[in-house]
This record gives sequence, structure tokens and C-alpha cells, in this order.
Amino acid sequence: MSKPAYKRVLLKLSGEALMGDDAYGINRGTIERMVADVAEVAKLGVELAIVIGGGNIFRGVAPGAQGMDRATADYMGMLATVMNALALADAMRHVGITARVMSAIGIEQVVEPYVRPKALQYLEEGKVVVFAAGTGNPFFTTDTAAALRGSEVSAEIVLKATKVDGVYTADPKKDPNATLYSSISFDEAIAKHLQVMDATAFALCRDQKLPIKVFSITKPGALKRVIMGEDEGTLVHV
Ligand SMILES: Nc1ncnc2c1ncn2[C@@H]1O[C@H](COP(=O)(O)OP(=O)(O)OP(=O)(O)O)[C@@H](O)[C@H]1O
Ligand SMILES: O=c1ccn([C@@H]2O[C@H](COP(=O)(O)O)[C@@H](O)[C@H]2O)c(=O)[nH]1
Repeated sequence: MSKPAYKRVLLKLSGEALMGDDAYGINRGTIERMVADVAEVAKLGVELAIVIGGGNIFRGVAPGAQGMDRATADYMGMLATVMNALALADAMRHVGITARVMSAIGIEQVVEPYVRPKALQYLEEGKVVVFAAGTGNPFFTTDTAAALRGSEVSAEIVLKATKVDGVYTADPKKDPNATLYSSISFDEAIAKHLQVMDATAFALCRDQKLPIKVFSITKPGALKRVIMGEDEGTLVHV
């Protein structure tokens, strides 16, 4: 039987994808499907560190944040990711996966703080680690948190599980003529201002020689195919 292509990965899960067809929030069926995909690869023995986005909650409250100072709005966004992380860990518990949530901002009564050696210990023990609250700093994104935590835990690759099936020449949701790359270099993705991830995340991964795979979290079996090293999504490389 073929073996997974990776021993340790950083999986960036789209917050927005969690809302499924709803206007915002967490759709029960969607989170269950996502967790079933995660459980399938965790059971293969792959060490999984997860960063979850917050768009499903944050974009729902965004109109109320209009006129607010940017840093305050960003802290609200980070808190949204904590809610998603808690929901994700709870859904994993239901399917027999042990997960630990670690937050980049101090809210000890709710979740334990991010401590790198502890995160590494959990991964070595086979627990799934969910990194909440992004980088802990405003003016960043959870994509950058994925690049940062992926580098810190020495993941072999960042897997960006999102709503589109890879990196396109333009946003495929806006441009019907956009075409899919099977691979692209960091320099080209940055130079072409491809918005599928922010430039800070691309630059950090490039500097750390940490490849990124962008693929669809809504496509059945895609996560497993990526983990098995099969042809799926777009590879962003040095
Ligand atoms: N060149 C491109 N190729 C692919 N997708 C692109 C491109 N440019 C823009 N996009 C958009 O980027 C989106 C993915 O990035 P985004 O960070 O917005 O979402 P996410 O990471 O899935 O969600 P969240 O921020 O809630 O975690 C896609 O849904 C797509 O519409
Ligand atoms: O390091 C970070 C991560 C996130 N934020 C804020 O949270 C929201 C939601 O994150 P997404 O990456 O868009 O899912 C983001 O828009 C920021 O406002 C942050 O400030 N710092």
C-alpha cells in the first residue's frame, strides 16, 4: 500500500468554507465533512498542525466593524478564529481524534496559550494541534499565521485548503477566463499579485523554502490525494 508523501504538514483551513451555503457562521454538515477528511489523513499517521481562518464569522460582523480602527477590527477577526478552532477541535473529538487548541493571544480560561515546545510535543504524540488567533498581531492574516507556524513546527509543506481548486491566472470567481496553474514559483505568484494568499505569507514560505499546495476543501477526497502526493491543486515552490 502506498505511503503518505509527508510526515508533518501545516493545514490551513478556510474559515469561509466552514459556512457552507449559509450566509455566515459554521454549517454543521460542512464542518463534519471537513473533519472527516482531516480524520482520514490523521489516521494515516500524518502529523497535523492546523491554522483555521475566521472569514465565516468575521465577514458576517464586518458591516458593524465599519469605521472601527483597524487593529480593533483585526482583534475581532482573531477572536473569530478562536471560535472556529474550538468548534473544529470539538468536532474532531466526536470522531475520535485528539486535538489541542493553542491561542496566539492570551485567553487561558478558554484555550491554552501557544508555546512552541508544547506544540511540538503534541505533534510527536500524534495529537492534532489547532493554532488559533492567527499570529496574535493585527495587520496580518491566518495565511501568514500558517506560513509562520508551519515554519516553526518544521512542517514539510503548507496545505492551503480553500474554496477554489488551486491558483489561477486571476480570481476564478471574478474572471471566467482564468486558467489553473499546476505549479508556480513564489516569485511569479508575488510578481503577478495573485490574491489567493497574501504576499507576506508567500514571502515567508519562499524565504523558509516551505512549499505550499493550494487545493479545494470542498472537493471530496482532495485532502487525501494531496497527502498521498497525487496530482491535485497547485504547488507553489521556490
Ligand atoms: N489568482 C487566484 N487564484 C485562485 N484564487 C484566487 C486568486 N485571486 C483571488 N482568489 C480568491 O482567493 C480566495 C481564497 O483566499 P481567501 O484568503 O480569501 O480565503 P480562505 O483562505 O479560503 O478563507 P479565510 O480567509 O476565511 O480563511 C479564493 O476563494 C478566490 O476567490
Ligand atoms: O494574524 C492575524 C490573523 C487574522 N487577523 C484578523 O482576523 C481576520 C480573519 O482572518 P482570515 O485570515 O481573513 O481568515 C483577518 O481578516 C484579520 O482581520 C489578524 O489581524 N491577524
